[in-house]
Amino acid sequence: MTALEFSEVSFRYAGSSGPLLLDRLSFRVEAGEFVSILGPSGAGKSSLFRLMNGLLLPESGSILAEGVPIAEKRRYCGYMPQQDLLFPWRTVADNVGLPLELGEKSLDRETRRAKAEAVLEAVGLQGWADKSPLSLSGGMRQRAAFARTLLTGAKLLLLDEPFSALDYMTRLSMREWLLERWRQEKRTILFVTHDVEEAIFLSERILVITSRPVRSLREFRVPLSYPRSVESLGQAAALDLKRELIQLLAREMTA
Ligand SMILES: Nc1ncnc2c1ncn2[C@@H]1O[C@H](COP(=O)(O)OP(=O)(O)OP(=O)(O)O)[C@@H](O)[C@H]1O
Repeated sequence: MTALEFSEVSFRYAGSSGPLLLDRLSFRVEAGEFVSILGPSGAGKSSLFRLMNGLLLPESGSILAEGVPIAEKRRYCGYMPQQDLLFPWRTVADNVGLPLELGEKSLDRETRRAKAEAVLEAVGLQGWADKSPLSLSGGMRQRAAFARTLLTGAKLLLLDEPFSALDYMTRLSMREWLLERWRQEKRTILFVTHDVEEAIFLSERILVITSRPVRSLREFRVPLSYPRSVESLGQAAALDLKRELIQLLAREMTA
């Protein structure tokens, strides 16, 4: 099944007078896929996410989720930003359970608590439910933020550079952790990153924004099987892809 389909989508900021950012852009993502979006700064990655979660509307064209206009699919996308946005005055469990409080049918406190504890255990944060987010390390905070995104119930997870603020070693372990969660959750993941190696490590497919306005996305299949480890990145096919992607992005930056 196709999870997400952009068909001939055009979009511009600043009403009808600004330049087009997207010009009849079409692409699709299949259910359960892990796809990364790469592109230079300002290419339009975050704007694509804002169109998917309804914060922006296309000028023309359609965005479908499972064949239905995405605007009619409530809570289809779960967005996880770069900053974890955990509230320091709430416990970890109350942060994670927030989507259940804000959801259509607000659940009672005990049910919310039970669901928050279950998801915290799933992300390896059992025992941290009653702590303040301030007592968590950077990687643990991102795991809590991911747990909160899971509790939105969204089938399509939009992860916007979720590891970019973490130190290198934590980033490496979070990548493996995310792949394991993806394997278990079987949800579709769209992952925005500036980091070519991160995109190769995580994804089945990489979509690169190369033109302005964006008319198409260059597609690359990652020639690595799962499970992946740091050693996977040393394989010749991965190194070739890395070189090709870096050359492509470097050309874009100087274009
Ligand atoms: N609210 C806005 N009003 C007008 N222009 C905007 C607005 N938000 C973004 N833009 C412009 O749209 C273009 C794409 O921005 P976007 O944030 O989607 O890029 P990005 O690829 O996510 O960048 P980065 O990697 O730096 O986060 C940029 O030229 C940006 O200046």
